[in-house]
Amino acid sequence: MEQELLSWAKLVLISLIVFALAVKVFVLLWWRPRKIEGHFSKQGIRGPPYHFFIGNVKEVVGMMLKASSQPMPFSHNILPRVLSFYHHWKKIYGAPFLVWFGPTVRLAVADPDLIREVFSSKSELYEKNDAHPLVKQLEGDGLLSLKGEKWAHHRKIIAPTFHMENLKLLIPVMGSTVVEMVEKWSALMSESGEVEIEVSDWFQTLTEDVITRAAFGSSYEDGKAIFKLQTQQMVLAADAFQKVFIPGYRFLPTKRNLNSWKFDKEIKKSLIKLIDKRKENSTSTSSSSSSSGNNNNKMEEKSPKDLLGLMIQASETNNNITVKDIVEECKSFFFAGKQTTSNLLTWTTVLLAMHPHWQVQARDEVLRVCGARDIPTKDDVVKLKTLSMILNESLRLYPPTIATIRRAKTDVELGNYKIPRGTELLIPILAVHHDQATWGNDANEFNPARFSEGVARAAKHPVSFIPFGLGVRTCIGQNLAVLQAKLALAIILQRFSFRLAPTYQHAPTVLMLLYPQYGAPIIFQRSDDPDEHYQGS
Ligand code: HEM
Repeated sequence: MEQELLSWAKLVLISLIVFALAVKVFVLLWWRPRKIEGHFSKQGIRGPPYHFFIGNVKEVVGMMLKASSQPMPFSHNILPRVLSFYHHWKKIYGAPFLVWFGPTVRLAVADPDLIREVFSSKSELYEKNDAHPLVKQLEGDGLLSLKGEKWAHHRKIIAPTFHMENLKLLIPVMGSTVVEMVEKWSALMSESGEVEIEVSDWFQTLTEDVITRAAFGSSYEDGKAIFKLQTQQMVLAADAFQKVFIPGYRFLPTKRNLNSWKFDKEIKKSLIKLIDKRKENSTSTSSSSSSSGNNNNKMEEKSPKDLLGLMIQASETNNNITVKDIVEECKSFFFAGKQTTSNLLTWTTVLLAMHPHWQVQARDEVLRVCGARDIPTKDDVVKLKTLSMILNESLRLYPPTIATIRRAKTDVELGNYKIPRGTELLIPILAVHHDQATWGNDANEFNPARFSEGVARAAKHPVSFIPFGLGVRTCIGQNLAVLQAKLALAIILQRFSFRLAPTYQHAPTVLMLLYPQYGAPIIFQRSDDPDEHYQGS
């Protein structure tokens, strides 16, 4: 009898648990979304209807796949292809509108006044959303994703790496790396002085090199080995990202996970070794500099501050900085800086190949300011105004980061709208950059001249141009990215004229970043060296 009662009690308990779970699922996946839809609808905000569990994911994926199924004409009106769901639903529901990523609601906001509130004037009410666990594995637990005090602390430590005065010290070595690259292109040229180059691959190698120098400075070679391990680990995570996502899968001892853990261990081991070596060097340099006077101090002043050095220095006075923090910041750096900058270089090269008139203007300026072969100096770089305008126009039409997300930390008022806590705000940078209301009727045309009076005057609203984000969490690496892009393009323009290869297909697509779906084959033709002519005559 007692046994029977116990079984009954167990059954009742299990039924209660199942019932409670079912209620929770019902509330989370059905009742709450309906309530949120009602809340926004009363304020005139609508969107595609929520579907149980998956929200609008199926429609979003369907639209994106259809849009990217074939290349587009050579036009810069890329919003319908790249952010097809945004383009489609904005036409139907107006702005802002709601879209459901599973049971998570996102409000798509492209109004510059509202964007300013989210990023600047009321930024304390919003936070970064948590990335998908696999994306997090890729981007690391560094500046990109940290929040609160830890983020502020790390940002303060790392910021000096990106001060312009510090970055300028990198110019000679960055320049030589670009020269090495273009010399390899020259070696590949046919007798007629032409070569077809798939630029996106080459630009990735180039930016990787520069990021390695910014991150590891004098420990460049060791740093390269660490980034190589991180790249291998990223390939595993990216591979998992393309498969169906199973929650908790990353904790299982699968072949992929075992390999990833092995890389993790190796990265940590190499970094610890590197940190020890750095500490040893810095003690021996400081003792030798005190015995040999000012000369060494001067040399020390000249070597740029790097991520590793700054993090080690901070860890010596602050126990909160651990080896793991340094590992994660390296990952974040690598992830955030490599492909973004190489994409900027790729799109700008494609744009200059499409618009030879601007290519000629940019080259004339480079030759006037820097001469035909010299690596541009830090003073030259500032004078390359046309190139700056071209880079801005490229970042406007083809921003490598096409969108970003924030989450309301509490119930907030955004403009006149009441936004419940937890709502995610989707800021479609690409749409903001192509909006005719602020950029005028030629918003989809390549016209660098619109930036001739500076960024603030290029559009009707100053918050219409946000390729690097805005406010406290603005891109920390933007100076490095722009400097590197200017330097690389100047050196390329000095040596070559270029055009699209006949095989080029215009197909901007997004996979985390904006990239050319079928690559970017460009034909480079050697320019005559005016100095050589001069010397020969
Ligand atoms: C053309 C090149 C680049 C573009 C378009 C770009 C774009 C962006 C954007 C839009 C954000 C803000 C994201 C948000 O608010 O949610 C951001 C943040 C960030 N970027 Fe960049 N980025 C570029 C290059 C770089 C480079 C070269 C580095 C480092 C080496 C870098 C490191 C970072 C980091 C660490 C953050 C997070 C900052 C924080 O939250 O404090 N980026 N980037």
